[in-house]
Amino acid sequence: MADDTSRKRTVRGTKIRASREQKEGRRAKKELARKASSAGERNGDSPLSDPADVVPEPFVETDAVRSLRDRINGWLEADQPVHLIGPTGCGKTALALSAAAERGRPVVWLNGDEAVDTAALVGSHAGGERYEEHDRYVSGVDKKTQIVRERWVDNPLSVAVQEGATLVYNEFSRSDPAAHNVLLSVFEEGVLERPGKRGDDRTIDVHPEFRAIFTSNDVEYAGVHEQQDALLDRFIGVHVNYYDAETEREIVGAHVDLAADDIATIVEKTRALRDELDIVVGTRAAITAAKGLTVFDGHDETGEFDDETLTHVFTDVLAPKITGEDGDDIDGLRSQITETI
Ligand SMILES: Nc1ncnc2c1ncn2[C@@H]1O[C@H](COP(=O)(O)OP(=O)(O)OP(=O)(O)O)[C@@H](O)[C@H]1O
Repeated sequence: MADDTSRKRTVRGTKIRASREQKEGRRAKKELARKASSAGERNGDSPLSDPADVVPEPFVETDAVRSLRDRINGWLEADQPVHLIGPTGCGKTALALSAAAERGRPVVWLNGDEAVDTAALVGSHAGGERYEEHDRYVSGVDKKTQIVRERWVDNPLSVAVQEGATLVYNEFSRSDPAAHNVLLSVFEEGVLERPGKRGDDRTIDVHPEFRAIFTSNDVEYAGVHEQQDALLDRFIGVHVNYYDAETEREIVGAHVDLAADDIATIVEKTRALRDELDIVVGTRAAITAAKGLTVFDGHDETGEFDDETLTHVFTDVLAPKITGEDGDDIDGLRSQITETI
């Protein structure tokens, strides 16, 4: 038995080194996971991810996509927070994640909504840990001291500034502007205050590699909450719109398994509907319609999609955006789609 063990050790010498490296890798990953899980999770916010894990799948890179991403990464390199503003479903989130991954730093994801307050950004106390200390230095005397240690749980922003991560704050304009007061000193003075935290580390220095990308829907940006001017003043605003037709064809083609001609038709119809309808017709709508058309098929004798199937599919895809209680609005939508197609 003993011989076996020693022989194994000798033989596996180089492997042990390799496995040590692996262990270090695992330790680093564990540390990431520990930090991620110690940060309070809301709404599926994932506090710390490996940059390679956040690249959207599939992700198409055309000249248009690359040029926008280079612009974002250029501003991040110049140490400026970037705010991506654009219509629903144009590709802001995918672009922000791709830009964040490109930096090669850990990525912290945060979803904006009404429930986001200061604590959701910087952390809060999560109860206390109680334990007893026994002091037996004097013989025959057992002195018990009860100690209550407060447990502080960091949240996405405080994790990101400490780790030098790239914060991707999606739908930032949905959150209450008051929650964003803590961001001012982050960008202005390079410090994050954790209100509620006691002790010397209530204020933490922002890691020099910390960067932030915000996304907002252009309609909501104007309408939901007016974010404070002092903060917006420190952002770079990159207004994005729908991609060019070629890029949209590539994007749709990356998501569904359809012939190039079919994809070209779907993108052409999507773009026509975008121009004609009052509702937002994003790239996501084109992808969803294409997914439907792979199932419903509906090719006519010339091998093209027949107009009836296209109309049905686009009506179903766009119907959720119709809010009218009677059937008029949906009928109106259907007839507008029929005309356009
Ligand atoms: N470069 C790309 N490659 C592949 N797919 C993409 C690309 N850009 C966008 N998409 C796809 O297009 C759809 C819309 O993109 P995304 O969710 O990023 O838009 P958004 O502007 O953030 O939308 P919303 O305002 O609704 O959050 C998604 O299905 C996404 O996967």
